[in-house]
Amino acid sequence: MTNDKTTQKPQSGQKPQAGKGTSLTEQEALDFHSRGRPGKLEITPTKPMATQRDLSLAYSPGVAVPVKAIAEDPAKAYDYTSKGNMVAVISNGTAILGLGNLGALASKPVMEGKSVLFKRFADVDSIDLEVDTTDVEEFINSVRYLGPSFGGINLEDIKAPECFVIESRLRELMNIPVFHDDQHGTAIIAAAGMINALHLTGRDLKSTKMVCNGAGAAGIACIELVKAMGFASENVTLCDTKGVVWQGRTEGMNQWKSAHAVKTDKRTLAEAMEGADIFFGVSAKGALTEDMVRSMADNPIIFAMANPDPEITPEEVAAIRSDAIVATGRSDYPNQVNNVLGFPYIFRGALDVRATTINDAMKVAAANALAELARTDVPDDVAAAYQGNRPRFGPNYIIPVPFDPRLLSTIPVAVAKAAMDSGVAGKPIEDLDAYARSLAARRDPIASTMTGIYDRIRRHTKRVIFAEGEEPQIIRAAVSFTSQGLGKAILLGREDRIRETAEQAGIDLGKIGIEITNARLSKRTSEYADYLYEKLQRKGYLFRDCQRMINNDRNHFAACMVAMGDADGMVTGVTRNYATSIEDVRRVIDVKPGHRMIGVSLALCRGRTVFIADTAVHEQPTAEELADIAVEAANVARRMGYVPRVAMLAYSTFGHMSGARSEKIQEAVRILEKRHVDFEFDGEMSADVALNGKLMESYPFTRLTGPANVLVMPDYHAASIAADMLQELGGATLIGPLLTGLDKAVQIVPLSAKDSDIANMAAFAAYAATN
Ligand SMILES: NC(=O)C1=CN([C@@H]2O[C@H](COP(=O)(O)OP(=O)(O)OC[C@H]3O[C@@H](n4cnc5c(N)ncnc54)[C@H](OP(=O)(O)O)[C@@H]3O)[C@@H](O)[C@H]2O)C=CC1
Ligand SMILES: CC(=O)C(=O)O
Ligand SMILES: [Mg+2]
Repeated sequence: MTNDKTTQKPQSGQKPQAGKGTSLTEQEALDFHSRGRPGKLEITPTKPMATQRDLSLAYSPGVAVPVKAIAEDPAKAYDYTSKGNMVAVISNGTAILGLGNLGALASKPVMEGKSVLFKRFADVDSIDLEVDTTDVEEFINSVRYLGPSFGGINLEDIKAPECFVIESRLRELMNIPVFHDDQHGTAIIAAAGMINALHLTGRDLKSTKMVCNGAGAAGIACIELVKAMGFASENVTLCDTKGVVWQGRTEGMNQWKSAHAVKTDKRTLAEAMEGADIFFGVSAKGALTEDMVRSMADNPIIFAMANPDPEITPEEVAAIRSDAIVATGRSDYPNQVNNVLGFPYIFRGALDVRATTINDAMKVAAANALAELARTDVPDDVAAAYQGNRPRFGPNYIIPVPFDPRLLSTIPVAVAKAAMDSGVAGKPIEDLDAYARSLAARRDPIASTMTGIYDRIRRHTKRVIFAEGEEPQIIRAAVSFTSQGLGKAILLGREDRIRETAEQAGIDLGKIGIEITNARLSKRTSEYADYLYEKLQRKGYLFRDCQRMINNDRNHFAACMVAMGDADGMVTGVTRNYATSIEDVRRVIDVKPGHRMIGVSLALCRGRTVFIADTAVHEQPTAEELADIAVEAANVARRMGYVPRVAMLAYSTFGHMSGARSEKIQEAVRILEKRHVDFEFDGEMSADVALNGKLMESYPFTRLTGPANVLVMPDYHAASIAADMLQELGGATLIGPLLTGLDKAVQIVPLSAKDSDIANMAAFAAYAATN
């Protein structure tokens, strides 16, 4: 295979990951959806509903006032209701992913998922509506009157050719954006990837030959867009289940396919693929064969976008030729062409300028902005979210990844600008730079941070010992850890007990490849005893005591494995209280020189993440210890991609209402000043001032440049109470406490930890071991 035309080609050794990232069982997928409140969505009020007065304002009589205002001026609906930030995701389930027509009800998990992605990625509120009809007129009539409720309509998974009629009629009938995402979203993202792939392979789009397999919603929209971008019609061959869409064909045709029929003798996909430069697959699993890939031109561009399984996998392509640029719709391979890169941000921009439609100019602007983003150097703060693995423009990175936080501050701006320039913006934005900044402020890096952590430990496999291997939740966690590809799990315990428990839970440990160890099986027991004796002989322990600890105690054994390099990390905690587990571990593992061991909890609440310290170790820290805690917690925040802003919390603020306990916090602040630490900190201050930028304005002298994201609590009580209350009352997701400052990677879970919490903590242990 020659590479003459290649300006860059995939490096050997950069083979695509074998879809390890999201290997999950069907049961896991079902459990995920049924856990807690069934489904993925709930609705929460944005105003207090606590008092009679609240009710009077929210409902009758107060509500009559905005009613009259909107009746007089419809634009006021954007000021007084949720309309302006609300998108409906609407389907009849006739083309669910690549699964086909499984009906409106069965499409609900996808539509709920899409609503959640709107919220997660672009803070767009969204609700799914499944319309139970395959009749085009009935469908149109069900949707056309819903305009007042929404700022936009995302049509989804409606099969072709009905989707074309439905979308164009609804666009005429409604004065808000109506956007069939499988058509235009897919086309925009694929076009963005294609722009960059053409660039990398040095091709001119006017002479490039493309085959698009799939002549449905996505296929037709893709080729319309590439032709609009300059592809010659005769160079684009469309195929469907009947083969090539050729001029004169009658079987399985419709007017949308006819518009793209080509004059050719070729009849099959295999014939069309000979010498093709680009393959776009929006058809079904396995539709592209190895022979077809073999017959393509040098440096072929293969976008196998069928979901959930692509037309051909990147491994299959890599086995045949090394000069291909490959993209799929899946998140577990490089180059994910998935419309999640588009729809949240396209609607964000459209909603923010109150666009009446999403027109071609806005689509092209989105495609160009996406392509440009992938070519733009990843800045430091974004690289931090990838744990230092800075993606670089090239064959394995032609399109931004969905967790790139810059998407939110760039794509909506391009879309909003295009809407304004093309005259469809109901409320133009005067200062687009300020708009970009306000979008950036909406993003929280936690998801990209977690993705980065998972990516890193998948690439650098670490061995984690699960010290309490006989417990069912631990076995499930170890299985989940392994099957997610997060590392190698070792279960510590009696082999027969572990196997019995696993069998009862229906888990085949052999198949998953989990190692079992214990003092009887291990050949290293006496070395562990020697090691422990060396550490404890001057602390009142006899050699016998150390032997007994190694033979009988799982925490000591596991910690020795980590200390002596037989495991990289350890997780424990479900059978012993936190303090006891820490004592066990500390007998074996020291604190890292120059550090202090503390616990940091992450609270994820309403799109914000705060780090709370110390939630595990120091009951009544001194001022000096509080300063150390601030340093350790700031380090944790920084390692996770945040720029730390540390608030030293108290009940008082900058001496107001101060007492003896606040003075200790003031002293801690002075100690930090003397140490010239390299992060923002201030205090003492109350939690509301620390977290609320408006309240902080009353203290213009503060060194914090924005609301704090690291909260150093005055003591363990306060830290633990605050974290628990955030979880129970504030609906926060709590992660941790993460133990930090130890010389080896150990995590201790609470007694009540569930399998998923334990697997996450094992991932943090593995991650610490990679640093
Ligand atoms: N990665 C992404 O972001 C996206 C991916 N997709 C994927 O694209 C695919 C199509 O979706 P959509 O356009 O909405 O569905 P439609 O039902 O509208 O269209 C499907 C098209 O694929 C054709 N087709 C199906 N199986 C084959 C096959 N084995 N060989 C050739 N052609 C085939 C059909 O042919 P015929 O006309 O003869 O029936 C039809 O033209 C799905 O797998 C979907 O998951 C869609 C949107 C986004
Ligand atoms: C991603 C998507 O919308 C689809 O596969 O249908
Ligand atoms: Mg879809």
